[in-house]
Amino acid sequence: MNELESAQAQEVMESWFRQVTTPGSRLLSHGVVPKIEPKFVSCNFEEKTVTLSFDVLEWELNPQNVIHGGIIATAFDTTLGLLCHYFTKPQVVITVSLNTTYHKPIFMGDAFYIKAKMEFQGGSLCNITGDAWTQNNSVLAASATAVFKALREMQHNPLV
Ligand SMILES: CCCCCCCCCCCCCC(=O)SCCNC(=O)CCNC(=O)[C@H](O)C(C)(C)COP(=O)(O)OP(=O)(O)OC[C@H]1O[C@@H](n2cnc3c(N)ncnc32)[C@H](O)[C@@H]1OP(=O)(O)O
Repeated sequence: MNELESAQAQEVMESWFRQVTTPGSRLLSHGVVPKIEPKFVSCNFEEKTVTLSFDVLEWELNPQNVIHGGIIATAFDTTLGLLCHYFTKPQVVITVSLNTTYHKPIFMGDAFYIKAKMEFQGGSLCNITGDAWTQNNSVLAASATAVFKALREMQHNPLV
C-alpha cells in the first residue's frame, strides 16, 4: 500500500468509526451498547487499532462504588468486537472468548479509554487484545484478550 492509499484507508476507517458511534446510529439504537455510551477517540489503519472512551455512569457501579467488572468486560467486548467487525464486515462477528484482567479500580467521575489491537486475522478467527486506561492515561486499569469469529452467514445480523 502506498502513502496515498494508506491515507485514504485511514480516512475511510475514521469516518466509519465516527458514523457507527454517532448517537442514533444502528449500533447505538438498541440493546446494551448505547447504555455504556461508547465514544470514538482515534484509530490507526496501519496498526489496526481503535480507541474508544467510556464515562463511568452511576448505574454501572458495584456495591463498593467502583465500576462493575462486567461493565468493563462489556466495554472490551464492544471495542474489540467493533474493531473486528471493521476488518471482517459484512460478516457477522461473534465473541468466542473474552478474558479480562482487572488491575486497578475505576471510580465514579473517571473516564476510561480502551485501545484495541488486531493481533491476528485468520480465515474466520481474529485474535484481538485491549488495554483500558483511566482518564489521563496514567493508570492501566484492565487488560483483555479475545477471540472473535466472523460467521459466513449474514442473515442473523441486523446491523449489516
Ligand atoms: C452499524 C454496524 C455496526 C456493527 C457492529 C458490530 C459490533 C460488534 C460489537 C459487539 C460485539 C459483541 C459480540 C457478542 O456479544 S456475540 C454473543 C456472545 N457469543 C456467542 O453467543 C457465541 C456462542 N457460541 C457459538 O455460537 C459457537 O460456539 C461458535 C459460533 C463460536 C462456534 O461454533 P461453530 O464453529 O459450530 O459455528 P459455525 O461457524 O458453524 O457458525 C454457526 C453457529 O454460529 C452461531 N450463531 C449464529 N448467529 C449468531 C449470532 N448472531 N450470535 C451468536 N451466535 C450466533 C450459532 O451457534 C450457529 O450454530 P447453529 O445454531 O447453526 O448450530
